[in-house]
Amino acid sequence: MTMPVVLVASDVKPIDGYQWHASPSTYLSALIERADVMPLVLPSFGPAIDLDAVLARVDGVVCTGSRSNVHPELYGGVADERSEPYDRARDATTLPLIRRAIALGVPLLCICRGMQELNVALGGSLGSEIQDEAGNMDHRAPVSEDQAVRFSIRHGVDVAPGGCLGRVVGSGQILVNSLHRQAVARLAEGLVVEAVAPDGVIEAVSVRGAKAFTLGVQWHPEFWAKTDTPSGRIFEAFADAARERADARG
Ligand SMILES: N[C@@H](CCC(=O)NCCCC(=O)O)C(=O)O
Repeated sequence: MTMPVVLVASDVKPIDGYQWHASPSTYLSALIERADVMPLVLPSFGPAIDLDAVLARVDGVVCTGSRSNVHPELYGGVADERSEPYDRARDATTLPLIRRAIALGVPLLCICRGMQELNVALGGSLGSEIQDEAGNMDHRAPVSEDQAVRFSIRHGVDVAPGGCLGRVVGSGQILVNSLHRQAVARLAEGLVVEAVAPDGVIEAVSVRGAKAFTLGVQWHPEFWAKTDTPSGRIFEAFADAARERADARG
């Protein structure tokens, strides 16, 4: 059986005076080394991309995390410095990509910003600087130059029994890292809450009646995918769905 191929969303950012379409190596190595699938970074060219042509040739889609935020105009919000920085090229690519992948039954794993994109793509909204809201924990990354510290396990999440995530990692509590300032505000129609943090922040969602594995998580399973059991199982479940599609595509 050939190795399944999965699309990975890209950020557009200036490096060395050029605009790069790039994805962090942590997602790519988790896909190759833990999930045994081949990542293919999709440049964020928005409407120039023939989504059906691309999705017909791949076995899954991963929307990664990013320090940038979904532009508030896309969920009826108002752009201000609290929701910056933006990456409109990425928004213009991932939101239609997510909708089309769901429609076509392409396995979809959305991580952090990716989960926020999933919620916005289906009509939901986001809140910014959630740590400033009364009763909320601080979900931002610890300040450190050491990525292992920034991605360190920070809090528990309660996994809903019997749901998409519960079938993968088991119900009850799992421990996760946390590197976000935004979170789901209005949950999109058709999304199911799969896990919540102790302060009630939505930490994982799935799509009701999805044709294929479709999961959004607010934390970063890619960082510890090779050593943390729940993280690894999430990538395994996504890879199993991608392999099933690869077999069916022949
Ligand atoms: N920007 C959004 C999404 C958060 C996210 O994807 N974090 C990953 C970035 C990892 C890092 O900080 O290096 C938000 O802030 O909610």
